[in-house]
Amino acid sequence: MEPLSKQNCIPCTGNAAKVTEEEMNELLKEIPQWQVKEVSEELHLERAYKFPDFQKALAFTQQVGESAEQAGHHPAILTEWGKVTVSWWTHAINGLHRNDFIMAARTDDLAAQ
Ligand SMILES: C[C@H](O)[C@H](O)[C@H]1CNC2=NC(N)=NC(=O)C2=N1
Repeated sequence: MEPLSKQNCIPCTGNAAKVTEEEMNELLKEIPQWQVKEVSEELHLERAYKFPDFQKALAFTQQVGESAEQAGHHPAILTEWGKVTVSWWTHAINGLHRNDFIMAARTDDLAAQ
């Protein structure tokens, strides 16, 4: 199987399947630094990245945004001095789809560049 970050996001409608708990635990092994959080009764994936200053945090934010636009799947991003918090979930299903794990893995790849 290809690494998660190289897999393709599929277009998601309201009928798409949420990941099962078993799938979620399997997928989380590839993105161990991400946390599953319950927000307004929805599950989200969240990770905070640290940077030495605001400029670097902003540049990373831009990269994540460009990657999201390419994939057609969009995160919530909070950009602060030295820190960027990224959250992924699928609005169409109010929860977590495989796409969210793919995008989380791509976000890790961008941070590692
Ligand atoms: C029409 C468009 O494809 C949809 O609204 C997309 C856009 N980006 C999205 N991003 C995320 N994270 N979840 C969605 O359900 C979603 N839907």
